[in-house]
Parts: sequence; C-alpha cells; structure tokens
Amino acid sequence: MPDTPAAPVILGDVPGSFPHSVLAERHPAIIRQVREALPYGPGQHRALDELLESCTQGVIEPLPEDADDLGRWRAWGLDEYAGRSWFDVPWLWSESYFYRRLLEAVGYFTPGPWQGIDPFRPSKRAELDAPETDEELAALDALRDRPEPERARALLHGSLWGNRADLGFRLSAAGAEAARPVPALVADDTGTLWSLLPPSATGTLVLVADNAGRELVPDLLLIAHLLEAGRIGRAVLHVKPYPYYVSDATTADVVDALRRLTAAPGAAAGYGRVLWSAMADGRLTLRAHPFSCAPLPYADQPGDLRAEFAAATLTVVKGDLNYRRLVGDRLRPPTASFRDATAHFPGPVAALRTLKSDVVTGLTAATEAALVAAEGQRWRTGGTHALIQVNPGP
Ligand SMILES: O=P(O)(O)OC[C@@]1(O)O[C@H](CO)[C@@H](O)[C@@H]1O
Repeated sequence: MPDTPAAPVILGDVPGSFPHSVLAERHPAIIRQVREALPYGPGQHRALDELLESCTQGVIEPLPEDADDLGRWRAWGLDEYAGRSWFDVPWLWSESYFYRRLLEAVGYFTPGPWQGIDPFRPSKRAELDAPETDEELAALDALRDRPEPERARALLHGSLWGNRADLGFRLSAAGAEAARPVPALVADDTGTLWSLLPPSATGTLVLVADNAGRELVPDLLLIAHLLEAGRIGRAVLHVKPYPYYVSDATTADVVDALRRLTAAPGAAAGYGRVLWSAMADGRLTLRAHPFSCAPLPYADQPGDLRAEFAAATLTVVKGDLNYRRLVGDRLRPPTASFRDATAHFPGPVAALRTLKSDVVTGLTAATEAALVAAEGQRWRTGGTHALIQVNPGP
C-alpha cells in the first residue's frame, strides 16, 4: 500500500514556488529562445505571441480539430483542462501541453516546410559540439585499461551526472552549471542495481532517456559498456517522439550523438562502433512511444508499454522529469518509501537523477535533516545533488 496516498498533486498556482516560476518565467524564456533560434516567418511569430499571452495570462486552449493527436490529448485530460488557467491544473500536465503548443506554433506538426524542424536543435547541437564534450570523450582513454567494475562504476556515474546537462534548467537557473555538484549521493542503491546486471547475463536493459547531448552521450557509453561486458544481451533506448522540455532526446539526437562518438578520436570511437553494430544487428533498438511525451505519471502507462517494462531485466529511468512521472508528481515527504511510490511499475526499475524539482522519496530522516540544515530547501531544486534508487520488483 502506498504510504501517503493523499499526497497532493503539484500545481503551478503558488507564487514563489518552483513550479510557478517554471510557468511564469521559464516558459516565456523558452519562447524567447525559440524565436531567436531559427528564422521563423510572421505566422510563426504571431503564433508564438499568442502562446505567450495564453500561457502567462490566458487559459488552456483546445488543439485544432484536425490535429492527429487530438484523441490522445482528450484521453489525457484536455477536455477537462481546456478553458482553465495554466497555473490551476496539474503542473506536469501544464508543462507537457506547453511543449505540444510550442511545436504547433512553429509548424512542427503541420505538413509543409517547417514540419519536423526541431526548434531546440541549435542549442542541442551547440552543446554536443562544445569543447567540454571533447574533454569528456577524451577522459575515456584513461578508463580503457581499468578493471571492469571500475569502468562500470565510472560510466554509471557519468550517466547519472550527465543529467545536469539540461538546457531548460539552465535557462532559468542562472549559474547552475557553475554550481559544484555534491558527489555524495542522497540515496544510493548501486549495489542492488549491479546485482540485477551481473557479468555474463543475457537480459534486456530498457533505458528511458532524458536529455540529448551531454546526457545522452554518457547514457550511450553506459549501454555500450554493458553490452560489451556481457552484463546485458540487449538494450532498448526510449526517446521522445517529438522535441520536449527543451533538450529531451529524440531519434535525431541519438543519430547526432552516435555520429559524434564514431568520429571522435581514441576510445570514444570504439564505444561508438559497438553501438553502431548493436543497432545494425538489433541488440540496441530505439523506441519513441507517444506516452513518453504524455502529461501523466507512469502509474497510468498503457498496456503495451507496461508489457515491455515487465519483460525487461531492468528499466533505468533517467532524469528529473522521468522521476516525477515515476513516483508521481506529488508533494510527499522526502522520507516516503521509494518502493511504495514505484510499486505500480511492472518490473525492476532504477532511477538515475539529479535533483531539480521538489519531488523526492526514499531519503532517510538523517539525510533529509542534514540537507535542510545545510541548504534550507534549495537542495531539492539546485541540481547539485543526485540519487540512484532501485526497486528490484516484487
Ligand atoms: O528531466 P530533467 O531534464 O532532468 O529536468 C527537467 C527540469 O529541468 O524541468 C522540469 C521543470 O520544468 C523539472 O522537472 C526539472 O527542473
């Protein structure tokens, strides 16, 4: 039984709260950034003006009658929320719908010249091409001759801390990148995680990706290592079916990351080749399920996804937003049980996440007290703390 079934769903209606700031400040900043990123025409600028007005002062508008995904959004709550302020509906819903409307405004879904053009691609590419990415890839050379457990640990932590590479977060958290990460994890189930992926295993890892670029690259490196070390026989990488939360990874971003790896010097190219051939022979496959951009928690996932996660040896869920969706976007006490909050998940599941929003579960009372004593409540949203939590299943 969940320990706090009545924990309130987070809304964006409390001025001064983090969710309110995302709706009131981050979303307008994202609209500004998108306007400047690509040479849009007058129709697109007008649509962006309208979205800005609607999401800050207006109400949620329905989708166009001919939208391909209208039925899906109705099933996800559109009829209930249309006509209400963006601030008065579940925050998760409001945010997801914002990205859907933003893409609509720039013609992403409309047949024509702008169809499928990712408004966030310039910032994603800039990050992937940055010298910092070269440095991170060069560091792989020193790892090459280390014992397997050491390489596995380094690549797991690379994937974990890669979650700081979140372009939406950086837009609204000035200096976030410079803020030093705190290496000690607030919860650490690493031992349980490795017990599910022993060497010489043949299982399937599902990795639900989060950000492109400097998060996706280490995610791919981790997958390459697990395949090569025989800790898994197959991997399935879930990406978003369309651009989302600024830097979330799509198929195009996986292609860019793989090409970046294979073109790199040294050990990085070796990992790239492992992944390239795993794609070719089916040991690594991509999924872009519509539910990956749904405004709902994973407790509400559809049957086909549930069957897929149930069949996996382990599902690794990356990042802050996926964490909110995994445990439910509710204000639980930080000491609420992670296992109870994820009991709905159909198979073994691990969360790798840096803390960038208020939702958290599974901390000890001592850890919470120490964090509060040191930082007040800033530790929840500052992106400097991280966790690895595992529910090995029933
Ligand atoms: O999921 P990610 O990339 O780790 O983080 C997503 C994020 O930046 O955006 C959301 C607020 O808009 C929060 O969940 C978090 O702050």
